[in-house]
Amino acid sequence: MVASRILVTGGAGYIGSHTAKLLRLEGIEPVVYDNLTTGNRSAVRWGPFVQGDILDGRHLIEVIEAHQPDAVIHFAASAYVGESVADPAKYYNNNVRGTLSLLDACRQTGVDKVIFSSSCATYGVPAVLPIDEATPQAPINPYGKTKLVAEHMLADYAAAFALNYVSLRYFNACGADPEGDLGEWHDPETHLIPRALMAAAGRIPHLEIFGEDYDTPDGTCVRDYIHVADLASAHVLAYRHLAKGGGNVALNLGTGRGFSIKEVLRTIGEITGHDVPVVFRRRRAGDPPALYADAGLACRTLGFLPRYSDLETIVRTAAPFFGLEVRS
Ligand SMILES: O=c1ccn([C@@H]2O[C@H](COP(=O)(O)OP(=O)(O)O[C@H]3OC[C@@H](O)[C@H](O)[C@H]3O)[C@@H](O)[C@H]2O)c(=O)[nH]1
Repeated sequence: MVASRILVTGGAGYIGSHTAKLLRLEGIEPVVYDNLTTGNRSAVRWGPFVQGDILDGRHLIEVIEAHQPDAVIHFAASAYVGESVADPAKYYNNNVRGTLSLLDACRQTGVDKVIFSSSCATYGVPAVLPIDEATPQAPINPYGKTKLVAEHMLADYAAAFALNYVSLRYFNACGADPEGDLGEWHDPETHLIPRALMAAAGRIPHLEIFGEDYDTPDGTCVRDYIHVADLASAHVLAYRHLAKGGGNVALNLGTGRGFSIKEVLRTIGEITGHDVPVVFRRRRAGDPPALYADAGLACRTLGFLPRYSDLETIVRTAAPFFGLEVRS
């Protein structure tokens, strides 16, 4: 008997599937709703699966009425920055129209708690570091803009209707399930750590490093890497916050520490025993030099403290999915 049930849109994806696993461990049934365009059916193992699109409002309402979830965790989205520049319509459609369709389905069925996957991409290139939640949100690409519009929609729906929400602004999600049940897979894979591990494993000839001339300590970009298992636990905490009547809030999910690309590659070398072959390329369009969070508000509001987000644990958990052994 499960205490409660949550609809998890995008629950067949990378962060969604890790969260679904943790929900089940916490006694909450995850009902995964995913159209499988980027999600993976084999990652849905901790509760019922319904194949569907968030743009299909009628289907969403049927699924909510059938399963009676207490809340929705909304991961389903398109999430490639570069693609969003080339094909903005896809991003406004899936991320803005899709979220609107979901919020209307919640409103019509009386689901009054929503936890939303937002992004540090909503901040653009911040004037000041670390980034706290009061930092102006000025996204520089359509992906970040669509996430920001969705945050505004949530706030406006919460003001007008009986709806409560937590928006979670992820920094750089990475790592894999510490028990080895789930890994990181994207097709195409564009993210730094998986591509570096692919290069270390010989699956691609080398990692391209986009820019060595940034105004950072070693010239490469600095990011705040947050383990997917920590992100999963923040979603459970956000649900508990709403379930006990906590207020509407947007929270950064990061560690508060930034690491350069070269620091990440050094850790991969140390943990796997394989150097990452690299070639240096020009800067990638739209990459801010450094992004890292002030993570204090999530700690104070939810009691969120990352447990797995040191670089060594990130690499230890991620490497086996690329066929790499890790040193003990
Ligand atoms: O092959 C690669 C990939 C990435 N990188 C660099 O590594 C850093 C991290 O890049 P990633 O692509 O992993 O992640 P980003 O920092 O671009 O995150 C962004 O994309 C994914 C979204 O979900 C995030 O919200 C957004 O901030 C960047 O400086 C990037 O230029 C490389 O040098 N080579």
